[in-house]
Amino acid sequence: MRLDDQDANSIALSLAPIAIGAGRLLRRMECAFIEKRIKEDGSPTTMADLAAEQLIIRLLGEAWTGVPVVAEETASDVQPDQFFFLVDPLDGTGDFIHGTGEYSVNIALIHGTRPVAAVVAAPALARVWIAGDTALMAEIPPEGHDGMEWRPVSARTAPESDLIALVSRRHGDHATEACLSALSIGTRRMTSSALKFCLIASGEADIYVRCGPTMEWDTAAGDHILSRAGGVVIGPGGPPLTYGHADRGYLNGPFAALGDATIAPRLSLPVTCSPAKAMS
Ligand SMILES: Nc1ncnc2c1ncn2[C@@H]1O[C@H](COP(=O)(O)O)[C@@H](OP(=O)(O)O)[C@H]1O
Ligand SMILES: [Mg+2]
Repeated sequence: MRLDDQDANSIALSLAPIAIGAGRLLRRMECAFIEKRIKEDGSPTTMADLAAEQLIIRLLGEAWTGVPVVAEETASDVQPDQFFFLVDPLDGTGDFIHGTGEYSVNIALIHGTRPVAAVVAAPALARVWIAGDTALMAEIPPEGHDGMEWRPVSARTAPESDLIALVSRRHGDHATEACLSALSIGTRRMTSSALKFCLIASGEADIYVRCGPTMEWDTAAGDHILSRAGGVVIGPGGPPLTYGHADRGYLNGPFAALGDATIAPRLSLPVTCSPAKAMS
């Protein structure tokens, strides 16, 4: 398939079964004894991350031959091009290991420096979100059953007070806490992986601030889904995040994901990331 000739919604629909397939593989591996290895950035990786990544790279290669796939476990082997995929085969590896079910498979197609189509699948929660031009959500049917019912999702208007904030279960930092304390947060929910973007896209929460380090494959797909659902994902000073920065090892700066852009002026993000404080 040539990407230039395809519309974004049909690309997103084609990405969904790839992420769901990888998610089913992860579900099967949940019960297996999974040995973890700690990476240089302090986060864990497992055989499941590698198996899901290999499957996704193969399926993307079959569908879109020659389009580079920058994926978490093998990112240094590939250079981004005008079009490229950013893949996190298992976002929330800590949660996969601990069995909370809050992990996701993230795939984003980037054109230039911004995503144009994306999927986030949360296999253990049986939910999947996609976006081309429009953001949609469906329940993942049990294996062997057909029929996905895609429904449009949209972020909600922020309430005057009592915002619902999503915070990382495993990676906190003081700068994020300082940003949140300047807002009238009513509820804080610990949530792992790119699910945070998707829950805001579905109108189930209002804000996710992250001043500790993350990688482009953690955010690109969720960024696109939330942006197409009416929200915004902004860096310090308000510009959208950009992708494909191989020169900085695909590290993101601080960002805020908002269901309602009118919250943005009340936020003060630091210019650089603070060191992550691993919480478990
Ligand atoms: N020191 C660090 N540097 C870069 N990224 C980090 C990091 N610590 C955590 N992360 C990122 O934070 C992600 C988890 O975020 P959350 O806590 O919101 O679930 C991890 O995703 P993976 O689980 O895919 O490795 C990892 O990419
Ligand atoms: Mg990740």
